[in-house]
Amino acid sequence: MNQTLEEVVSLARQCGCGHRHYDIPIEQMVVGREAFARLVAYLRHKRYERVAIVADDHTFAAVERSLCDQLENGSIRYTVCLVQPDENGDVIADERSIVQVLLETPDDVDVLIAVGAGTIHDITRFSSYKMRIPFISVPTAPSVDGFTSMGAPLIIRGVKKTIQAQAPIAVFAHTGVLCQSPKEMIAAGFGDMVAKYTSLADWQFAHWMADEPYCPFVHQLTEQSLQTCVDHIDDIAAGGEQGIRVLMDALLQSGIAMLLMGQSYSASGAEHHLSHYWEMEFLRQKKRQVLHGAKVGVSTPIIIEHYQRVFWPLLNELEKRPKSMDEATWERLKANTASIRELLESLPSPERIRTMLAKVGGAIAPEQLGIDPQLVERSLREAHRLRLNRFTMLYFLNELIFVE
Ligand SMILES: NC(=O)c1ccc[n+]([C@@H]2O[C@H](COP(=O)([O-])OP(=O)(O)OC[C@H]3O[C@@H](n4cnc5c(N)ncnc54)[C@H](O)[C@@H]3O)[C@@H](O)[C@H]2O)c1
Ligand SMILES: O=P(O)(O)OC[C@@H](O)CO
Ligand code: NI
Repeated sequence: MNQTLEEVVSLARQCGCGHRHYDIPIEQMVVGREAFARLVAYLRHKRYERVAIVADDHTFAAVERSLCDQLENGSIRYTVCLVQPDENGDVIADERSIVQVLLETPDDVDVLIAVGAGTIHDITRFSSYKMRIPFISVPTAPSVDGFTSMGAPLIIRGVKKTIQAQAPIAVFAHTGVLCQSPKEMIAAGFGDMVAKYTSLADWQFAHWMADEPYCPFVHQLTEQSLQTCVDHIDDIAAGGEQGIRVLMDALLQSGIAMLLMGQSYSASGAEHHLSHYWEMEFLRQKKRQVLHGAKVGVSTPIIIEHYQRVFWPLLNELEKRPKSMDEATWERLKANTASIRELLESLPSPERIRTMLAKVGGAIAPEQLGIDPQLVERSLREAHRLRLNRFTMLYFLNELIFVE
C-alpha cells in the first residue's frame, strides 16, 4: 500500500466528507514471502480449528505444496473445495459455483480461505457472507482490485450484478506465488488500475451533476494507487518482486477505497460498463472468457475517445439551450462546464494509455481480445443500462441527451 492499513483506518475515521465510511475489518495484510507462515500464525491466534479452502484447479496448483505444507505443519485441519469450470472451461462467479461452495463446506467451518484471483474471491466473499462466517484472502495473481473490497460482482441468470457482501478479515499475498502467475494476469492487474482514470472522472462528474455521494479522501486513495503503478511501470513490466509488490499494494488500496464507500464508484465507471457488457455477450455466445483487467484496460482509452468526441462539442454549445437537453440538465451542465472541461482535459490521451498497456504486455485493442468493432459500438450505446444507478458520463450522454 502507499499508505499503511493503520494510516488508512485512522484517516478514514477523521474524514469529514459527511458520508458513512464502512469499517475496515481487515486485521492483517501481508504482502511478502512470509505470507503463508503468517497465515498459519493468524489462524492459530484466532483459534480457528476448521478451515475450508475455496480454489479452482489452477489456483490450488499454484499454491498447493507451499500452502498445504505450512497448514499441516501448523496442525490446521482443512477441507478443499475446487470450484468446477463451466462447459467452456471457465470458472464463473455464478449461481452454480456458489451452490457448489455451499454444498461442499462443512457446517462447522470457522472460516473460508479464498485461494485464487478475482473470481474465486467473489464466490468466497458471497458464500461466506451468506454462511455468516468470515473469509481470508490469499490472492494467487495481481489481476484485479477485488481482494479487499466488499462487493461481489456475480453473474446471476446471465446478468452481471454487484452485490455488497463482506471484505476479508485478513489478506496473505505470497509474492513468490504472485510473481509466478501468468504474465497476462499481471498485465490485467495494471489494466484494472488504468481504468481508474475514467472511473474517477465519472465519479467526480456524478457528484457534480447528480449529487452522488463522493469523498475526496477515497478519491485520493484511488488516484494515489493508480499513480504509483504509472510511476513504477518499468518495474511492473519487468515482473520482478519489486514491481509485483507495487502493483499488488495498489490493487489492495483501491479495493479498500471501494470498501470505505460500500460501493465501487471510485473504481468502476463507464469502462467497466463496457467490460461487463462484453463479458455477458461472451457468456451468451459460449466463448471463452477474457481477463477482466484486459477488458477494462482496452475499454478505458475507448471511453476517453468517446467522451472527447461526443461530450466536448456539447460543452461549446451551451449558450442557448440545445434542443437535445431539458432545462434542468442544461442549467446543471452550464453551472459545471468549467470543471467538466478541466476534468476531460486532465485525462491522459488514449495513445498514452495504450502505450502503457503495451509496455506491461497487455492488449491495446478490443480485436486482440476477440471483441469485434460492432460489439464495441453496441456497448457504447447500451452498456450503461447494466447499471442504471451508476451516473457515468456514458449514462448521461445516452440517457439525458436527446438526439433527434
Ligand atoms: N470484488 C471486486 O471488487 C472486484 C474487482 C475487480 C474485479 N472483480 C471480478 O474479478 C473477476 C475476474 O478476476 P480475474 O481477472 O482475477 O480472473 P479469474 O479469477 O477469473 O482467473 C482467471 C484464470 O486465471 C487462473 N489463475 C489464477 N491465479 C493463477 C495462477 N497463479 N497461476 C495460473 N492460473 C491462475 C484462474 O484459475 C482462472 O482460470 C471478474 O468477475 C471481475 O468482475 C471483482
Ligand atoms: O463492482 P463493479 O462495479 O463491477 O466493479 C468492481 C471492480 O471491477 C472495480 O475494479
Ligand atoms: Ni475492475
